[in-house]
Amino acid sequence: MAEVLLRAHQLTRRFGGLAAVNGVSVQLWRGCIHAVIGPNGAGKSTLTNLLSGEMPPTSGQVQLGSTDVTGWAPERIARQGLGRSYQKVNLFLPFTVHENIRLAAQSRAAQQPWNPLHWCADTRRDTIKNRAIGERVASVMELAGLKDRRNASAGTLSHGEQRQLEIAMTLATEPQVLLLDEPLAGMGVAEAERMVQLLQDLKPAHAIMLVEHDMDAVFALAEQITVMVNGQVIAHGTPAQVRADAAVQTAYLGQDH
Ligand SMILES: Nc1ncnc2c1ncn2[C@@H]1O[C@H](COP(=O)(O)OP(=O)(O)OP(=O)(O)O)[C@@H](O)[C@H]1O
Repeated sequence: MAEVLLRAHQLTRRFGGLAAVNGVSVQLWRGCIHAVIGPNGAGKSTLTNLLSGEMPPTSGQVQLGSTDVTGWAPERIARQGLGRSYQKVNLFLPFTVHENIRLAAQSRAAQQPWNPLHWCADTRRDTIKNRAIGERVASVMELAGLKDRRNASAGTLSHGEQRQLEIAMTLATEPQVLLLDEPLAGMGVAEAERMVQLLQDLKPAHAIMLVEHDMDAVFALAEQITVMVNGQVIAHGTPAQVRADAAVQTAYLGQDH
């Protein structure tokens, strides 16, 4: 049986009288892409924010591995192994691909005061640390398909490459759980195909939650789909189960899927 890396139990988030997320439970498994779909305003981004700690829930729990991280700050949750990308591209545009990924990797290294390297002499520690960071940056750059763009500044990349870079920066922090908010948004066909392949490559080692409007990609990639409408889960299951669900047909997918 695959390993559950993240469990959210009965999460609710209210904004005044509006329950943007209302009693939502999800489980993310290693080796599994779990898509969360729903119309605009369904609560998908709010759910992502609750899982990553950007926003505390009004009620409910989030458990990462065996640790209850409910109410933790986002940096602390990130250190515990959760990485996320955002709907809007979030890069240091004048810096190169390599520099952007390296900064992300260094931020991770700086957050490990318990690392035994801290007990080494300064120069030796820096050499070992720099080598480890360099190796991590190289492997992430390769995995994200950006090796050939190493020295290009982020501002000169295509939109698709910028999204690949964002995911590479997230990977540089060595997450086990990835929350990806519309990674395919605004992409052309070739770029979308590259991103779909990247997500397939990342799947075996990670638990991935994918918030995405591109239904072809969702139904091709996801093992599990949760459908939200007005803050609530109206259906959950495999792509085939969700496609056949009458409530989903009425509320969201229409006749095409
Ligand atoms: N900070 C906030 N303050 C007040 N209301 C909010 C806040 N954030 C979200 N909402 C409301 O919560 C509801 C859910 O919004 P959310 O952005 O989570 O939906 P979504 O499914 O991600 O939509 P989209 O697909 O358009 O990104 C919406 O009605 C939105 O207006």
